[in-house]
Amino acid sequence: MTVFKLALVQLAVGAQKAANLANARAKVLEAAQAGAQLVVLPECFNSPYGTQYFSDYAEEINTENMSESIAALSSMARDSQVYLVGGSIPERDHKTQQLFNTCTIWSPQGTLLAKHRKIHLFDIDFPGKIVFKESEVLSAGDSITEFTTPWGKFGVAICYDIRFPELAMIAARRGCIGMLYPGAFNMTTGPLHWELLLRARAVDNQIFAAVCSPARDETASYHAWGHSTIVDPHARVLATTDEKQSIVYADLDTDLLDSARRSVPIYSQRRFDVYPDIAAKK
Ligand SMILES: NC(=O)CC(=O)C(=O)O
Repeated sequence: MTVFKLALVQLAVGAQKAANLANARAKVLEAAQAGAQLVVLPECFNSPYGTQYFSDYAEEINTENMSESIAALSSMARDSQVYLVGGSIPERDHKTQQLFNTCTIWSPQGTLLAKHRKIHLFDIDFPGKIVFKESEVLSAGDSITEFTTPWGKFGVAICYDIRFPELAMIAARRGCIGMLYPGAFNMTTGPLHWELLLRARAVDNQIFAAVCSPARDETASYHAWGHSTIVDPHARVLATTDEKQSIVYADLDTDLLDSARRSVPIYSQRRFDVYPDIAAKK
């Protein structure tokens, strides 16, 4: 049996970048103190979420010459000795000047393990409720991201990416034991889809899945749903929360992957003679 502790830091994010970074550091250290070995921060954790903010808060991701948020992430991973999925920040590509919504993933030594640029931009028009167009300012990433821990491989994707089941399916069939999603759903799509999508990604692939939101700020232009949640390979909710700042913890037992797959053996029952295996290497 291998059990490890996952923590989701549902962070209160405001307009002051330095305060957001200090708060994130304090909460990651608190999670580590409580025994967490893998910690996730939310989407857009250094900046308020909104297209009007991305350019001002954007940073280059350069490990040779670290900017404010990148240095903060590296040192919080190192000082707390955890694997850290660093939520996301608005990233400015120094060559093209394009902006991306990007998650960086850090080892307990503070080294950069991987980087995920949000692949599916959040462009929606929900009549009478919410219009949001990330593509007005952001460019989309074009690669699938995974990283390795002592407990197994994890896939990483950001928020709207969760609506595209292919990413989790590919990650799971390539051996990932879980999907981690920094996210920031809102007061319209949160109640409708947040938990449903997370549990769907888990049960379709018999993996762990977790989504980490910022806390809700009623004074902000975008009201995050909150409700950061961790589910197991049977899609049971292991831990969740409300809309306030908090840390969500769960002990993940990797034996559950095999037992779920033995009980409901979809891994050996797939019919790739009838439909294609989208995870097959070309
Ligand atoms: N913020 C997002 O990227 C996605 C979201 O809020 C939704 O899919 O709903």
